[in-house]
Amino acid sequence: MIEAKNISLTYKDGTVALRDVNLTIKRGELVYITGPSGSGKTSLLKLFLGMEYVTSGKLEVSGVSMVKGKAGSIRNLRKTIGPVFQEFKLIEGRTALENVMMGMRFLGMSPKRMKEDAMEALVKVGLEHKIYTSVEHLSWGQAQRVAIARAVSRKPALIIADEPTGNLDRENAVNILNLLASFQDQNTTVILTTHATHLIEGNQKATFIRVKSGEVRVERGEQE
Ligand SMILES: Nc1ncnc2c1ncn2[C@@H]1O[C@H](COP(=O)(O)OP(=O)(O)OP(=O)(O)O)[C@@H](O)[C@H]1O
Repeated sequence: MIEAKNISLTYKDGTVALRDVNLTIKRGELVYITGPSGSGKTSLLKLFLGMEYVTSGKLEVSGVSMVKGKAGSIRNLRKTIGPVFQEFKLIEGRTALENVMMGMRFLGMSPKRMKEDAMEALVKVGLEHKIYTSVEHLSWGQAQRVAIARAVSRKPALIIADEPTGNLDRENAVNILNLLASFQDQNTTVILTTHATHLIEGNQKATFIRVKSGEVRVERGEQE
């Protein structure tokens, strides 16, 4: 699903965020990206999403070469990815349901089908009682769940979440991590960054990508 060969990313101001990274992520893997602040975790996710492009090396996501000239293919690829960003990007003044439905606007579905799928996703994340609540009235953890519902309602092949446990207490962080892991199956790959390493270490079913000063080490569990 993701294949990186000797990829590096240097930002315009000369900051080297990633250097000579090699990795392969298969369909259906659960991947935790860990590492100190500023080590390059978000930069790696941005490359996977086509929000930044490699300075050198080759990166393919679902068979699409992630280079600037492929804007059309990358736009189509993004329809198969469910992203969960740190700042949620929820629209205030709109309900949880409306926010989730907005994430499906470009998929060409009928409004009825969109509503059904959005409801189903909100139930899955445990927010059936907040479907018609405006998002600014939700707690941080609930807003995070809306963002996850928005990502999974599109039935993506790849879920990418950047620090989904940030600002959550231990109990909520565990719940969110379990929720995201529950979407992993043979057809859905789940990749997330987290500082909450104490909550995930030892998970034999997961793959760990350890990032340190832009360099990457991959550790695989028992699966194969
Ligand atoms: N747009 C940018 N322009 C220049 N430098 C950047 C840019 N975005 C990130 N960086 C730098 O690249 C390096 C890696 O940043 P990145 O956000 O990937 O780290 P991170 O591991 O996700 O950190 P955190 O855990 O704090 O979110 C850092 O030195 C950061 O300051």
